[in-house]
Amino acid sequence: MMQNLPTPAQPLKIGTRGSPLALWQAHEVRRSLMAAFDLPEAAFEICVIKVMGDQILDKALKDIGGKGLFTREIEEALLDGSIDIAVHSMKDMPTLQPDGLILDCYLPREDVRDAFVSPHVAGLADLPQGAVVGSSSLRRRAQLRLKRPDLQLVEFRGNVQTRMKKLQDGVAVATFLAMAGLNRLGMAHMARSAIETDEMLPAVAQGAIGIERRSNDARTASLLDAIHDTPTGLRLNAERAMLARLDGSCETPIAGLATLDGASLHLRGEILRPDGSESITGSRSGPAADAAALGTDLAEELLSKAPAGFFSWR
Ligand SMILES: NCc1[nH]cc(CCC(=O)O)c1CC(=O)O
Repeated sequence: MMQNLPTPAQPLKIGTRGSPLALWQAHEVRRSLMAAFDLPEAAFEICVIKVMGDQILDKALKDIGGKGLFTREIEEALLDGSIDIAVHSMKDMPTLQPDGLILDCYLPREDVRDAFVSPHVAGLADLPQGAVVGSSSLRRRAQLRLKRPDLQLVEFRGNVQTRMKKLQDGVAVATFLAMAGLNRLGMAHMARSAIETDEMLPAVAQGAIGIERRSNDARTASLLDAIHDTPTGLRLNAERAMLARLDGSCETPIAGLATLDGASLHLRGEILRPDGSESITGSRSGPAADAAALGTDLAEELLSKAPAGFFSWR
């Protein structure tokens, strides 16, 4: 059936960032393709690509600005043919891809929840009054300010090890990470607790791995077809349609999560003022086949409820 499967002599080139999580995800894509087509490891080559966002660690991402800080170099490599596919954390991906590229293949989604990470405190509800917590995520910062205006927030970036060291050094008593990343890296024990999604609605597409390819590469499209997870695709269609209509990105205080119950989809959305003074929420349920329309429709409702000036980013 499949023509031209990759071979050790002509491997499929998998592009990725070099962070431990990105590398794990690229290897997971390779494992999935090996299993789907009974191919040897050598039929794939993992190509690590340096991106701007990984070189700047001393600034909050929102202050560096600019779209595609973590993707530009990788998408250029796809377009110039030096790699065949690119593996991404969907949470970090803009809703639109450059001309010539398609991003519509997803592996089965991991735990979507945020993790509460702290050496001494058991969970969000146990944080003492005025506690210092670290996060550089606009969404998490706004959600925390809304829920717990007494907390002091400090910027916190870097990999899991860097963050744990900061906690040990007392820079903050707790921080927040996606459960998905911790689970994938075998570091679930770092999470003191998982925060339920009705306590803290996760980022759009949190926990999902996506695979990007050239639009004119039919061979790669049929390879990826074999590992695509349809339920994850439907959920992301709803969440990302909402994000697109809100003009959002991973740098905006927006949360969204779709769940599936058979053929019906339930989508929750939240937009926040960055200072946490206000949050607007809404939800939609309907046929999973209408996922994108449900997302756009929910975004319209959130926009119509937002007073002028709510969207500092629009
Ligand atoms: N923005 C960074 C980022 N992108 C994806 C993940 C975790 C894995 C995932 O959500 O798939 C993380 C780190 C974090 O929020 O803990």
